[in-house]
Amino acid sequence: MNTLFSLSPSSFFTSYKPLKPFSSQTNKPAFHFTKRLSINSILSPTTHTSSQAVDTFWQWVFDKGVISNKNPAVKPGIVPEGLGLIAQRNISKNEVVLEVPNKFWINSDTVAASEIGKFCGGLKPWVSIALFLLIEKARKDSPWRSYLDILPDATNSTLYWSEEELSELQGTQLLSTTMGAKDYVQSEFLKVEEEIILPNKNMFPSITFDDFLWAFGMLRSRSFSRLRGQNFVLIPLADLINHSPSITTQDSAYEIKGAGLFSRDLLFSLRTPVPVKAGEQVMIQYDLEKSNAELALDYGFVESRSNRSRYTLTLQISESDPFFGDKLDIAETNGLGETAYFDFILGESLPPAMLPYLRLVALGGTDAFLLESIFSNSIWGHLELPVSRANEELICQVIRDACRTALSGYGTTIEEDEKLLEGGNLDPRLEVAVGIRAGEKKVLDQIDGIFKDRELELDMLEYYQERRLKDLGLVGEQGDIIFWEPK
Ligand SMILES: C[S@@+](CC[C@H](N)C(=O)[O-])C[C@H]1O[C@@H](n2cnc3c(N)ncnc32)[C@H](O)[C@@H]1O
Repeated sequence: MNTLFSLSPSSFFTSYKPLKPFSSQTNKPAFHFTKRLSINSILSPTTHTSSQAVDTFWQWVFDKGVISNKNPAVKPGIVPEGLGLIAQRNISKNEVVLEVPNKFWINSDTVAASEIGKFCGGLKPWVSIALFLLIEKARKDSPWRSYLDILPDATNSTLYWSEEELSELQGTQLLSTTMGAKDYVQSEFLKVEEEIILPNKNMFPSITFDDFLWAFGMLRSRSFSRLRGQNFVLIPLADLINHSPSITTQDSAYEIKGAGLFSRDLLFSLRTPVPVKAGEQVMIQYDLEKSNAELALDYGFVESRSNRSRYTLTLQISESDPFFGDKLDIAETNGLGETAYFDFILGESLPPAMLPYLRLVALGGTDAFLLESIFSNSIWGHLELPVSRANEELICQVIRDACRTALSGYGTTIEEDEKLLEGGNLDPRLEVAVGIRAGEKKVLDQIDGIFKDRELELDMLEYYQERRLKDLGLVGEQGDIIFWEPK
């Protein structure tokens, strides 16, 4: 029966291929490129955090007119998060701290207007921007030089972790998601290499998978949540804004607006969501909706807030189920499918559609009459309540088994992780790994606890047949069944 259900990692990027288990991976891509030095290793001495590189960038911002304000509210500076934006005076809540016109944005239009534009027409926006970044990085005289020189060689995103660092994520969904993301980047790289880079060697420098992965990681960490997909854009200077976990306002700190009544230009406008004193860092909330796994993959940090800890349960109607077709129809009529993903959030109750879906998947034996067409309009309502003891017991057993199996895949216990976190002073990547694995295990424990409690209540629950008899007036006050003799 276990085959009806599966607990598996889900992908945050819907376009990823099915995720591969970590055991089949090595830290080297599964293909071999030449031994050419990567663009990063040739061109990026780690000067990006030197104050000299920051000064040069700031001078470029002024010389090019990236910001028009002669007394800007913020200035780039070196901070614990790498580079950041430092208030030059006291700034009040919701005050605009900088505005960047679209001629300084890097997006698909920038690529289209560049010398590689004619090769990049059909590419996904992020792929074309990644190529653009790498090409400009290879050009000594790039007009974007000052900006490219302040980009870090890596962040703490799990995309950049070594195999040893990744081993700290043993058993986690984040590990599978990270490997899935790398697979995805690898397949996009192989495609673009074959179709664009190699046939146009004179236009493109030698680009390795590591270069491409670097660019992907930069784009994910530096793009604003609402400006992804087709609108993918990098906004120099604004992309120096760091995230503060203590800012929890839902209001967006940025907007795109017209540059003026008679102008077709656009401005990216960034506000501070909280008052900031001169000399302090202006920060924003990147995205309240992201899980810790998403924060770790995109940016390389996690938060301690419990609702960032999530676990995704994947449930499936098995194709070998004798009632597969009927069950699939019912699932689809109710907005679900053959496979359904349910995100559990630490400290919160079960996702609403999960129990009906589980009961549907487990439906069989003497309960199968509910799948008959006569019930088609009311079946979901019936599934929202316990169907039968056997059905309810089965879903408890299967979920609890799945939780225990998942829990046994981690290399550490919650207590061991918490001790490490309490000890403090962890390497930032280890801190991410420990936070993620502790969070996932707590969610699994919570799910297991919910179904354990349910198991204890099985004899007290009211099931379909009982409800039906009650509806027909055939059950007395004390739950006794009323019989009567026809006169
Ligand atoms: C949009 S960039 C911000 C600029 C970046 N600090 C830099 O040096 O270029 C996002 C990256 O900044 C870092 N970052 C931002 N907020 C952070 C935080 N609260 N804790 C740790 N790192 C943070 C992470 O490396 C993240 O991937």
